[in-house]
Amino acid sequence: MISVEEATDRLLALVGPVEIEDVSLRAAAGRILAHPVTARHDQPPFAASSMDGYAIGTEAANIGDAFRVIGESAAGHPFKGKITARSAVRIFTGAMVPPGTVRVLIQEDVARVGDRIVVAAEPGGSVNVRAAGGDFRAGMEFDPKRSLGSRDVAMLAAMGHDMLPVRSRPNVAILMTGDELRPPGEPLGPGEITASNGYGLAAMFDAAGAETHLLPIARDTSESLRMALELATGADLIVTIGGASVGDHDLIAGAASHAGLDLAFHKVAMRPGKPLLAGRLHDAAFVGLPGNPVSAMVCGVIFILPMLRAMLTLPPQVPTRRVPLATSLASNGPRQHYMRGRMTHGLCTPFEKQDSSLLHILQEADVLAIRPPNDSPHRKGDEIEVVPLPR
Ligand SMILES: Nc1nc2c(c(=O)[nH]1)N[C@H]1C(S)=C(S)[C@@H](COP(=O)(O)OP(=O)(O)OC[C@H]3O[C@@H](n4cnc5c(N)ncnc54)[C@H](O)[C@@H]3O)O[C@H]1N2
Ligand code: MOO
Repeated sequence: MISVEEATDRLLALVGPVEIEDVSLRAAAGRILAHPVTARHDQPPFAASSMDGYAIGTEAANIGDAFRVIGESAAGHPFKGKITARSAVRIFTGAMVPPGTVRVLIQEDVARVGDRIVVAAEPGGSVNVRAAGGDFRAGMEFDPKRSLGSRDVAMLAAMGHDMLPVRSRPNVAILMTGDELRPPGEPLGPGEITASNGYGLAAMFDAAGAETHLLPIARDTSESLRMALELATGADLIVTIGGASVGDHDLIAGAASHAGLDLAFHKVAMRPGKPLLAGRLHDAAFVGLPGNPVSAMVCGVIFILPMLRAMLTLPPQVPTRRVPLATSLASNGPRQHYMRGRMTHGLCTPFEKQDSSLLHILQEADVLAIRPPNDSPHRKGDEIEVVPLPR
């Protein structure tokens, strides 16, 4: 059996960057820029007043000084003339300051009588003018190298972009397999269970930037699996769930191989997730996940999310951090164990129950505590590496 590190390397070797497409700014949140974009103009494009008041053409303004008001500059309606030393222009926040402006007096500091203003209070030190390009300059490069968030979108809008080159969403096909599986909401006959993993994984992959399709549940027959794999044609990544182990009805490895799978590996020294298999199936990467609900979801976090990040040209590494343990732990066996745990006040408590069928434990967990193969026992307070679980 290969190690988690070796499996990760082989999985990442199965994928490459997805195509580039143009999307509208409104559809850009959550997407990844395919290349840097540049600001189309200075921001602000002109020197602008930051306050409502009067633009004047001199730095010196002492109590009692008078200025003649020669016009008005409002946002979107610039004053057409020029300011001289003893004149003033009524101005509003965001309006272009007229040529010759040295500062803006806020209206609270002046008294207006007819077409004259008189400085009535000591103006503060601020000139109340925002320089052209004071936020950013035309030509400035923007490349956040992460999925675009609301602040990035605001920035791109201000930079003058209505369409953006982004990485396509990796097209993922998920195939749940098993005669016992019924879709959620359907009544259960004898021996049947509700299919769950595919839904959780689809939500996980879509949140990571994929476009995931859930194929109809396949039965445990070679014919059903063959037909189902055909339905996955066109996907960048095919993920099957279940039937990956060694039982008489675990047919995925055989069916995928029959369909043309170029196998990269089968079985990883990890817990949960041991029966994982992967390879290339025609034009797609192929990953066969174990059926146990926790195994499938943990493998999604540890293996598929990095593959999706690589396809989106993001750094693929699984994020980890070191935290102290709130409890002691017995030694670990030969497989790398991803223990479901919970963080409280900065300390990690792995759950008592770690069976890979227990979805309610996974749902309550917020980290996976990593126990390397044959890890020695730990005392309370020892530091351990954890993977934060995505919501
Ligand atoms: N003799 C051995 N038996 C098993 C081994 C082994 O090494 N030797 N490995 C065990 C491990 S570890 C795992 S993990 C499981 C995984 O096996 P499969 O990938 O073949 O999964 P299934 O047998 O199809 O299903 C396991 C379990 O999960 C349920 N399941 C399947 N799909 C779904 C779904 N979409 N949603 C919810 N639950 C699902 C299924 O009903 C089973 O209960 O094999 C061990 N056995
Ligand atoms: O590897 Mo299995 O996923 O422990 O239950």
